[in-house]
Amino acid sequence: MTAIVSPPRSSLALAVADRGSAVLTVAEMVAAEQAIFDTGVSVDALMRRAGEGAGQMIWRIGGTTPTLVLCGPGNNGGDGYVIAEFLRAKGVRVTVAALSEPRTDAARNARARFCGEVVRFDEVEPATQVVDCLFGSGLTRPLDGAVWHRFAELVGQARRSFAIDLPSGADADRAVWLNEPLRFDHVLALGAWKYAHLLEPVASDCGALSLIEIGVDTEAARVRRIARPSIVAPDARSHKYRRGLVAVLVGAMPGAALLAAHAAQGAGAGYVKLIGEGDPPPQLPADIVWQRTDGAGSVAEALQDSRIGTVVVGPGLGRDDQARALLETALGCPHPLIVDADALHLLPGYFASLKGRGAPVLLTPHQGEFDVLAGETGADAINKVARAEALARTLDTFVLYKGADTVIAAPDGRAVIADRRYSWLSVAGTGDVLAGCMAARLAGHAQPFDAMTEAAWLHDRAARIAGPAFSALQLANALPRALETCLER
Ligand SMILES: NC(=O)C1=CN([C@@H]2O[C@H](COP(=O)(O)OP(=O)(O)OC[C@H]3O[C@@H](n4cnc5c(N)ncnc54)[C@H](OP(=O)(O)O)[C@@H]3O)[C@@H](O)[C@H]2O)[C@@H](O)CC1
Ligand SMILES: [K+]
Repeated sequence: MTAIVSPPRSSLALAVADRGSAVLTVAEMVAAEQAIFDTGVSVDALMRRAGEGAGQMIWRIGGTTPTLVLCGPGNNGGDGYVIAEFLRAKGVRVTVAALSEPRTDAARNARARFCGEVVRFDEVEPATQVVDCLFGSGLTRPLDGAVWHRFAELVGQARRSFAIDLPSGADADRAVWLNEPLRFDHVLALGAWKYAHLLEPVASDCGALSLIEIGVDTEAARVRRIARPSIVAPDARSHKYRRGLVAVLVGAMPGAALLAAHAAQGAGAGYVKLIGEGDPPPQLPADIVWQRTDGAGSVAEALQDSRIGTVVVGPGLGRDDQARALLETALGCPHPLIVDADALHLLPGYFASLKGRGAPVLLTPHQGEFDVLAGETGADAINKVARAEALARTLDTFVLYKGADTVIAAPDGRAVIADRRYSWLSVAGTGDVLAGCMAARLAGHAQPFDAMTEAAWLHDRAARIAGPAFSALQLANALPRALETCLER
C-alpha cells in the first residue's frame, strides 16, 4: 500500500481575511451592552450613541424628507426620541407617534430631550418617511392586532421606511415574524447583527441592511456574517500539486461530476481529475484528466494517491449499489472529502464511518438533504444556525446548509451566515459547481471552514457576474472573475 503523506499546500491560500461582522443573540447583545456599562458608560449615553448613529444614516439617505418616528415603550422607543431630536435639529419636519409613555429611565430622558411634536399612535396620519422604533430586541409576543394593522398601514403608505435595530414584529433570535410579514426599505442594526437580519424569512423583508457601530466588543463572537475572503495568488514556487489536486468520483450521471470538475478549475485547483469506470464520457474536455477504474478495489487504489488534496463524491452519483460502493470507498480514503447531492441521501447508512475518520468531511445539504441527515438532531434548535451547528457537532463534520440564507458550521462551534444569496442561483447544476469550487479551495489550503466560506462567497459572486439566467456551466466559467475580486493586492 502507498504511504500516505499530506499533499503539499498551495500558495493560492487564504490570506488574513476579514472575519466578518458578529451575529449575536439577544442575550449575547445584552451581555455585550452590559460590558460597555461596566466601563462607566451610562445607558443614556449608549442610547444617544445608537440614536445619533441611526439618525445620521437616516439624514444621509432621506435628507429633509418629512419624517414620522413611531416610538414604543422600551429602549427601542428611546432610540426613536434621540433620532427624532437629531433630525429635528437638522431642520427636518419630524413628528413622533408614541404607542405609550416611555417605561425605562433612558427612554423617559430621551423623550424629555425631544423638543418636537408628540402625538398619539392611534391618531397619527401617514407620512412620506417612517422610522419604526416601536420594538427592538425586547419584543416578547406578537403586536396587538389593531396596533399591528395601523403600523402596517403607516409603513406601507410611506415612500421610505426604516426599522431601527429590528423590524417590529420580528423575533430577533428565531428570525421569524410574530405577526404578518412587513417589508422595510432599510434596517439599521445597532451594535451587531441579530439572526433576524440574516436568516429567512425575516432577512428578505429587511431591505438594505446597515450596521451602526456603538462600541460593542464582538471579538469573541462565534457566529459571523460572511465577508469577502482574501486569497493569495500562486507564488514562484507554485506547481500543480501545491495549487491542489481535486479528484471527483463519477457515478451514474457524469455531467454533474464534469460540472464540479470545471468549477474546481475555475476556483483555482492546479489539477482536476475524474475517477470513473471504463471509458470517459464523450463530452470530456481535453483539460480534465480521466482516470479509468475497474471496480471498487481499483477506485480505492486510485484514491491512495498521496498528492490528492480533496475528493468529491455525490454529484451525479446515483443511489444504487454502485453509488453505495463508491461512497463507502470515498469514506475509507485518507483525504479530505466533500459529500454532496446523492451521496448525502446515502450517508445515514454510513454515519459510523464518519467517527474517527482522520481527514475532515464536508457536507453540503439543501433543505431536503438536511432533513434526511438530521432526523431529530437539533429538533429543539432555535434557528437555522443552531440546526446546522447541531448536525456538525453530532456527526463531527463541517456543514454547509444551503438556501437563500446559507449557513456554514464547524464542529468546534464556529458558524458563518451567507445571507441574501443571488436568487438566479436557483437553477440545476449550481450545487455541483459549489461542490467543485469548495474542493479547489480545500485542496489549496486544507482549511475546511475557510474553504466552505470562500466557496459560498465565490459562488454567489460568480452568479452576480454571470448576470440573470445563466447555466451551471456559465456559472463555473464566471468563477475566475469572482476569484479575481478576492485576490490580495
Ligand atoms: N440596552 C441598552 O442599553 C440599549 C438598547 N438599545 C435599544 O433598546 C432596544 C431594546 O430595548 P428594550 O429591552 O427596552 O426592548 P424594546 O424592544 O424597546 O421593548 C420592550 C418593551 O416593550 C414591551 N413589549 C414587548 N413586546 C410587546 C408587545 N408585543 N406589545 C406591547 N408591548 C410589548 C415590553 O414590556 P413587557 O410587557 O414585555 O414587560 C417592554 O416594555 C434595542 O433593540 C435597541 O433598539 C439601544 O438604545 C442601545 C442601548
Ligand atoms: K424597531
